[in-house]
Amino acid sequence: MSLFPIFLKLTNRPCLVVGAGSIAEGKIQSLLDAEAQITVIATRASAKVQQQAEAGEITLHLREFQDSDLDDMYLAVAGSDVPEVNRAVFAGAQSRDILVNAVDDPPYCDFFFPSIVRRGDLQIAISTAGESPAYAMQLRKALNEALPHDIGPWLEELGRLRREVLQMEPLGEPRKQLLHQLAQREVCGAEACPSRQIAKRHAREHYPERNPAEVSR
Ligand SMILES: C[C@@]1(CC(=O)O)C2=NC(=C\c3[nH]c(c(CCC(=O)O)c3CC(=O)O)Cc3[nH]c(c(CC(=O)O)c3CCC(=O)O)/C=C3\N/C(=C\2)[C@@H](CCC(=O)O)[C@]3(C)CC(=O)O)/[C@H]1CCC(=O)O
Ligand SMILES: NC(=O)c1ccc[n+]([C@@H]2O[C@H](COP(=O)([O-])OP(=O)(O)OC[C@H]3O[C@@H](n4cnc5c(N)ncnc54)[C@H](O)[C@@H]3O)[C@@H](O)[C@H]2O)c1
Repeated sequence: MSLFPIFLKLTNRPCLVVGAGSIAEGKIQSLLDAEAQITVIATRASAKVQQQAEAGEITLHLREFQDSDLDDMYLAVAGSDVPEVNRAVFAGAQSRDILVNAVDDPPYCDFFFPSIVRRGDLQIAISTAGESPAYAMQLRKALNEALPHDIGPWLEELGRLRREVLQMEPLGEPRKQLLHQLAQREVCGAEACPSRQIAKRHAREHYPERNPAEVSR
């Protein structure tokens, strides 16, 4: 199977989850992490999902799924324990061109949930195209062990410095080389940060007309 890997923006997008048991819980949490606007339809809900509803993080309707629940949705997850219900969600989503995942039911999925290693804005998503979810999970654990835990804040600082470089230098080979150099270094928020000083010196040397010494001193 040849899957297309993308990182989707879901902020404020209406997403439907059918089911509110232990399996749906994980999908709801992934969608919450992506700041989606989530509606959950379930005949009964776990304590965690009820708490999320009470906290206003999601909208919960305690009733059976009906086809019109899919109206105006962007993405749907069928996570009930009744295959017929999950397949009705799939059929309704297909007829509206809504992306749908029926949990653990590959023929009824437009997309699969990957295993995720996360450090702030860094995300590594692992898929085996359904060949072995167990292997995806083991690889996730191994990568999680191997990656330093403080990459998130470092990446945030690196992103800030990169945006400064983009202001100081136009697109081109020198800028690309500099950004590769900076991506291998410590970065901090201070003006005196050695990486920031390297970036400023580089900009003055390569683009003096854009970065006169007195401006960047
Ligand atoms: C990655 C992860 C994400 C998540 O679920 O969020 C995920 N499954 C995880 C774990 C896991 N799932 C299963 C086991 C038991 C061991 C085993 O079967 O291998 C374990 C391991 C465990 O639990 O220990 C059982 C299982 N899973 C599927 C089937 C149906 C089938 O194969 O036909 C069956 C048999 C059900 C049955 O027998 O009844 C199908 C799918 N599972 C997927 C995702 C999609 C493909 C992902 C990929 O591209 O590889 C896909 C196709 C559809 C989907 O659900 O999106 C998550 C790990 C999260 C983490 O890292 O912690
Ligand atoms: N729990 C596991 O470890 C596990 C592992 C692999 C696969 N699964 C599969 O995942 C599915 C969900 O598992 P679970 O443990 O979350 O089940 P669960 O029993 O905890 O939850 C099922 C949810 O589906 C809802 N539901 C049932 N009929 C509905 C309807 N008509 N409309 C709306 N909601 C409805 C229930 O209200 C409940 O919230 C099952 O098919 C199960 O076989 C579960």
